[in-house]
Parts: sequence; C-alpha cells; structure tokens
Amino acid sequence: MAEAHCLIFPFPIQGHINPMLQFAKRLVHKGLRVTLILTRYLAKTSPFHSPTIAVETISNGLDDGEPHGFPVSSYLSLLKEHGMASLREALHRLIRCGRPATCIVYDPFITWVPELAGEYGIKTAAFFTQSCAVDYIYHRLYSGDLKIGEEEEKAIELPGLPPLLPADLPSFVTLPESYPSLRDMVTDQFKHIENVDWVFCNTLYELEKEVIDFMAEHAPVKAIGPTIPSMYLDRKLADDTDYGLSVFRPEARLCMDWLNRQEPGSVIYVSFGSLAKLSEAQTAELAHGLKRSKRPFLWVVRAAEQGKLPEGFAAEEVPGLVISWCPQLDVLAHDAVACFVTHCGWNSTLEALCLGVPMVGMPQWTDQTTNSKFVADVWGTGVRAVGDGGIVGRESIEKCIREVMEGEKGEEIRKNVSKWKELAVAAVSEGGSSDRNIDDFVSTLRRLAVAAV
Ligand SMILES: O=c1ccn([C@@H]2O[C@H](COP(=O)(O)OP(=O)(O)O[C@H]3O[C@H](CO)[C@@H](O)[C@H](O)[C@H]3O)[C@@H](O)[C@H]2O)c(=O)[nH]1
Repeated sequence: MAEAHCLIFPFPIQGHINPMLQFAKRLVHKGLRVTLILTRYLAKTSPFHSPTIAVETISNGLDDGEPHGFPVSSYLSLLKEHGMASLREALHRLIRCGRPATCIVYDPFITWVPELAGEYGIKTAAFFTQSCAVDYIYHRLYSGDLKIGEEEEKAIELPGLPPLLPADLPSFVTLPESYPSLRDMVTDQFKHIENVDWVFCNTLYELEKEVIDFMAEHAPVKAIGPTIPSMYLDRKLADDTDYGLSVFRPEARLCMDWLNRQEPGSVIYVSFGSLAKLSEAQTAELAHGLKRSKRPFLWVVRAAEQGKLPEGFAAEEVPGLVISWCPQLDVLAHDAVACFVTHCGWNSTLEALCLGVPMVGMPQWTDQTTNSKFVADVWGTGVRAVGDGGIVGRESIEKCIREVMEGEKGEEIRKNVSKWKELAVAAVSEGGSSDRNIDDFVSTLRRLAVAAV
C-alpha cells in the first residue's frame, strides 16, 4: 500500500527547529513516515540522529560556513537560489526511491515552498512558530490595514484579541524602521498562504481560543501544540526527553550539579533565548537586580555576550552561576527553580507554562512584547518588568522577582500556572484538542497517498 510521507522544513534557527522537530516526532508516533530537511551547514555543525526521522540536506549556498551577522535579506535570497534547486533534487531522489513526498510542512519564513510543492502536486502546510495572536497581528500588517503612528498612545482593538497598547504590539509594528528586512520576513510569511492546505500554529486551542476561532473563519488554522518533548508533557513518546538538535552546546553537567545543590523553590532562572543581545547597560542592571533579590540564580549568557557582564561579576561572591547554554527543559522542570526571568520568546513562554514556572517578562523585540502582555494580563502566569527609556532598572527587576516569588500575587500566579499546565497536557494527550488536529492531518495524508497510486 502507498505510504504517506511528510517532509518537515524548518528555518534553520533554534527557536524554529525545536517546535517543528517536535511536531515531526508526533507524526512519527502516529505512524507517519517523516523526513527532516536541513541545510548542509546545519547538518554538519549540529548533527541530528534519529532512528525514526530521516534527513535530507539542501544547500543555502553557505555550506562551508555562515558568516556571523550575515544580513537576513541576503541569507533569504541565497536560500531561495540554492535551496530551491537542491530541494527539487531531494524531491526527485525521494520519487526514485519509491518514497515520494505527500506533504511539506514548511516554515513560512521560506516563502517559496508552496510554489515548488505545487509543481509536484505535493500538499503544503505552513507551520507558524509564534503565537496565534502574533500571527494574526502580522497578517493585518501584511494586508496593510494595521498602521500605528509613532505618537499613538491609545489601545487598538482587533477581533479575538484584548485591547493592545503600542507597547504590547510586536516591535516590527511600532518600530517599522528598526529592522526592515526582518519586518518583511515576518509579513511575507503570508505570501501564498491562500494556496496552502493547512496552517499549523504552535499553540493550544484553549490558550488562544478567541483569536483561533476568528482566524479559522478565513484560513485552515489548526493548533497542534505545545510542541514540548513528550517526557515533560504527556509522557506518551518513549525517550522523547529533549528537542534532539542543539545549535549551542549545553553546559549540562555543571548546571544540573549546581541546581541539585539548591533548595527547592529557591532559584531564579534567567535566559533570553538564542538571538537576543542585551546592551551592556541592561546586562549591568540585570546583574544588580539579581544580586538585590538575594536569591540563587542561574543565568544563561551566550558565549558571545559574556563580555558585557560587569567587570568581576562572575568572580564576585554572588549566589549564582553564569553559563553559556543549558538544557532549558531540565532546568525549568527542576524543583529548585521558582521563577523564570525571560525575554518571552514563544518557545520559552510555552515551556514555562507547560512546566509550571512563573515568569518575569523582559521582552526585547519582535513577538516578545505581545507574549509578555498575554503572560501578565491574559493568562496571569507572570509579570512584566517595565523599563525607563528602554532599559529595565535593577529596582524594577528586583520588585518583579519578589512579586512572582512571594505574597498573594505570587500565590495567584502559581495557581494560574498549574491550571495552564494541566490544559497543555490535556491538549496533546489522546483525544485532546491538538492531538485530534494531528490525527486529522495524518488521516488525510494517508488517504491522499492511497488515492495517488
Ligand atoms: O540555555 C538555553 C536557552 C534556550 N534554550 C532553548 O532554546 C529555545 C529558545 O526559543 P525561544 O524562547 O522561542 O527564543 P529564541 O531563540 O529567541 O526564538 C526566536 O524564535 C521564536 C519563535 O519564532 C520567537 O518567539 C522569538 O522571539 C525569537 O527570538 C527554547 O526551546 C529553549 O528551551 C535552551 O535549550 N538552552
């Protein structure tokens, strides 16, 4: 019998690989054949081995090395020029081996996939790695009907969303000149969207019900998340204990040994994800804020950023540990960790929610401002540290940490976090809202594969 075969094509950065790879694992668990598409450079530098997920590599024209700080618009052009040709070759190879692709689940940063897939009669699913609220706002921006003047101070009202002040909107909306190529990249996600067969969002229906219902009237939107390794969620997929492909090398032993020596519920975990670059001044305020909180802290400062730490900070007598990268899920799941000071990247936000850790949001840019708004004011799973003139001061950081770790507000936040954690587990468990959407997708691909014979 013809076998359905699904290709998964993430944009090659950590925050996009993680959710799409987890989705791939869920498909495999449902019995689907899955192949992951990686750039040759990524496959070489961050090897991925799986007994159940095959890999096809494609070129982005930078197979021997990707220069640091390469402009994103040039990167996208190269990926299109070289990636299209080598994806074509991969599709032919799969046909020759008797494993033709039935569907490509692609990252909509790579806008040219639906057109190519169409030539081969392959179905497409766009996989959005950010919240549905943010996707919807970007769609409005793409359509040209969301314009915020620089002086705007009023909240804007959009269907399915709470009133949003300019500070709650993604930075590309309020600061259109800040990163024009990245702004184009997030809005171009909607190019060809009317031609795709599915629109998957890494969220759960219960978390973003109103906006998902609204979007579903216009596009085949399905929530399939949260895409957290199963062992931290429903414990259904044996051995699914981590994401499986890390661009950075975690200092796992050092970090877990240190955590094991801390009291339960005592540690502040701090991380700003894989891309954000804090200014030197902001790094100093954070360092002082942590010291003032008088609690042990575990702070991820990527190797390239460690020069920004205040002089002598790491060597000072502070009850903390600075590391360059950690196994974040293990850290969030550790009973010593009581608070997560985070940039509110969407994966970190979902991970904290699923592992029941209250958050102090310190959003830097892009979608993080909106995620932080929802964390603080919609889901009640944390607070947002607000800055003066772009910098969040040490007093504000200390106050926010105390708020989530102490007193009545802390209690309420912990209750909310537990509620969302349960709903997240239910969504991916058998018969849950995301699980049903994944089942429907798998059944449709199977029918298509049979019909194609
Ligand atoms: O020491 C660390 C720090 C992070 N992580 C993992 O790295 C991922 C980070 O993802 P995310 O929190 O989403 O942050 P970014 O890497 O900054 O992700 C980019 O992509 C996201 C999805 O599109 C956006 O929401 C963010 O704003 C954008 O910066 C998560 O899975 C973390 O578990 C680790 O494993 N170890």
